[in-house]
Amino acid sequence: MSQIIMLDDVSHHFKINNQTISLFNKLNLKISAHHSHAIMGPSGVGKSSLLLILAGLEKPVSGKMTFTDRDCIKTELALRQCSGFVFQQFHLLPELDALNNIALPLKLKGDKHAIEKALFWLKQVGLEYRSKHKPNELSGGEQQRVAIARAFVTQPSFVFADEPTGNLDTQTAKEIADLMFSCAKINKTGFVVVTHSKDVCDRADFCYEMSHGKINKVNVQHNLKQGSVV
Ligand SMILES: Nc1ncnc2c1ncn2[C@@H]1O[C@H](COP(=O)(O)OP(=O)(O)OP(=O)(O)O)[C@@H](O)[C@H]1O
Repeated sequence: MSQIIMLDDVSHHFKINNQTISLFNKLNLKISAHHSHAIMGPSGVGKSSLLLILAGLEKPVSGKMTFTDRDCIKTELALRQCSGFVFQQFHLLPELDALNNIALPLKLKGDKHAIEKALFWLKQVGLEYRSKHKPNELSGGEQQRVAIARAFVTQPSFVFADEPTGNLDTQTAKEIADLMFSCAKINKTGFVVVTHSKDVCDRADFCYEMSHGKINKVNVQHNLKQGSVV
């Protein structure tokens, strides 16, 4: 497999004043590009913190995260440069219209075809007729569509999503989940989603449940036969 994120004996906690908040202990996990992975678990168990570690945005207190590309170890920066992100609160720039929000990561990389590519992705998420609209002129579901287009426009190896359907009604959540999983599948993007939704979990190739500082693979009927927990 070409690109892999590995967690080896990763433990994490936060110290606030004199109190230690323990999240997980000696956790092992393998995330491969080209597959979708859902992480579930009760509130406060450390799902978002785990996502940040997997994405190379936060260092674990102990253990290690390794990103390899065709068996070569790469830096966390290299991982971040080939990753896209989707958040519960969308995090679009309010002063930019939909098209320019999508084009932004490409413009920051100096891509001369940023607008052209953003337009393609605006169409992919079904919003070509809203290109000039700013985030406050879009519904929550439409804003999330723009955020998904922004995450995929750079053709990333991985997209990390933190509760992407958490702020949406049931029908819109279903449509957004459909869109994310189909974008990931069509573009062969590794997709890692933290969710409270069983529906989202059921669509992933691999689903994991976090509890009491551990992570376990959940068997979902359609899931691939080989597990990723190592
Ligand atoms: N930067 C931080 N500093 C201190 N404590 C933190 C920090 N980030 C997270 N925590 C604490 O770690 C615990 C786990 O947080 P995290 O957001 O990872 O959980 P979660 O499982 O994603 O929760 P939820 O499902 O409610 O979003 C929480 O108690 C939180 O307050």
